[in-house]
Amino acid sequence: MTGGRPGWFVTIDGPSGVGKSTTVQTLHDHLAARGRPARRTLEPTGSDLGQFTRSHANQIHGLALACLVAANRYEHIDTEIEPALQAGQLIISDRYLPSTLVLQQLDGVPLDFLLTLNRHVLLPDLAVILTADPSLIAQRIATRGITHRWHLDPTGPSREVDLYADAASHLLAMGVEVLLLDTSNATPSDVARRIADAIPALPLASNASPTRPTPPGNMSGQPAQPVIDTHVILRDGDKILFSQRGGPYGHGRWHMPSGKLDHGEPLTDGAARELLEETGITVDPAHLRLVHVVHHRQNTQVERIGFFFEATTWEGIPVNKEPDKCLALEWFTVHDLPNDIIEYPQAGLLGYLNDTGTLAEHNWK
Ligand SMILES: Nc1ncnc2c1ncn2[C@@H]1O[C@H](COP(=O)(O)OP(=O)(O)OP(=O)(O)O)[C@@H](O)[C@H]1O
Ligand SMILES: Cc1cn([C@H]2C[C@H](O)[C@@H](COP(=O)(O)O)O2)c(=O)[nH]c1=O
Repeated sequence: MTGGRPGWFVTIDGPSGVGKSTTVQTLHDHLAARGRPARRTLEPTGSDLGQFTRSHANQIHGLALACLVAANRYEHIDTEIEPALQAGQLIISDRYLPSTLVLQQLDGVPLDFLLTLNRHVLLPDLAVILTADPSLIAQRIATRGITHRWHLDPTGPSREVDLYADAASHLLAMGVEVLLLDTSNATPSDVARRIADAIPALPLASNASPTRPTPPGNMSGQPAQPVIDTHVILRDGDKILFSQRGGPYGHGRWHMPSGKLDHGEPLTDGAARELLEETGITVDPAHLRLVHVVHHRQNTQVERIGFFFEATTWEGIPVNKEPDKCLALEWFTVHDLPNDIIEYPQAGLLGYLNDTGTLAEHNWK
């Protein structure tokens, strides 16, 4: 069971013509032979909206196609994916969010719009991204035949290969487990075996006992494996330093300097390190005061524990040291905070400012 849902959700994406449909079919058969039946699905789906989207994807472009595909995805989640997961099934989707991050970007749609549009989609337990040498992909398309406009551009395979590698990074940043598989020298059976090996041997509905006890609430009965984050509330009188995110998660929104704790690292050292890496500000770990803790449920698979430290004694002038990840660093007074603070760090900040105790449990209801 994954974080609170009994089934398992696998998505298969990759450049047009790389072998997604072949892989899904082979994986399905392979799993069945291992006694682990899976349910296949695809995007666009077979619903009226999905069929309309598929049959018009050559004529409709850009933002309009991005919206159609996203609407069909939300419908897909509501009508098929979520019910299958709740029923404890293993569900495998031929195309999902990564296809949007690639094809709609090729269509000129900005990444931040796509991430916002798809902000509420259910994240997979395992996102498989197939890739291959672009010249081999072109050969596979030539052998199989052209079926839509994405196959027409001779530079398409190499552009898609690069964009899918970026999509894999975005998914990883969202906390999704990603399997990037180079199929250049692998048969469909090899590929299917590699994916099947990455799917944990869970009791799935079709072979699970109907009387299997269900743990209460969201509990999985498995030990939690939270990501540990440190956040630094850097104070200059009544001002606090904020950072505007540039990456895919929370793009354009504000939070305090923060980051994941490294293995073997004390919390205050991790917080001081992240502050230095992101802003150039030096703080003695001994001068970091723990002011709040947030246990945050990011999605059904990822939970995080964030430790919020206040720093009132520090050295340096804030400089944006990670311009690829951060759009801006800015001071805001506590009386005029930024409007768009990411909810999870906001829970820690408000807990600290409003003195509401030391712990917030965020996004669990
Ligand atoms: N691992 C592989 N090795 C060699 N050829 C493959 C492999 N996987 C698929 N193929 C071949 O590549 C061609 C394209 O495969 P397929 O139709 O599954 O791709 P697709 O990614 O689903 O395509 P599209 O993006 O157009 O939907 C087919 O002829 C298929 O037999
Ligand atoms: C999921 C998804 C699909 N599309 C478009 C791309 C193609 O025109 C069809 C999919 O057809 P295929 O047989 O699976 O290759 O839908 C898209 O533009 N964006 C998406 O996210």
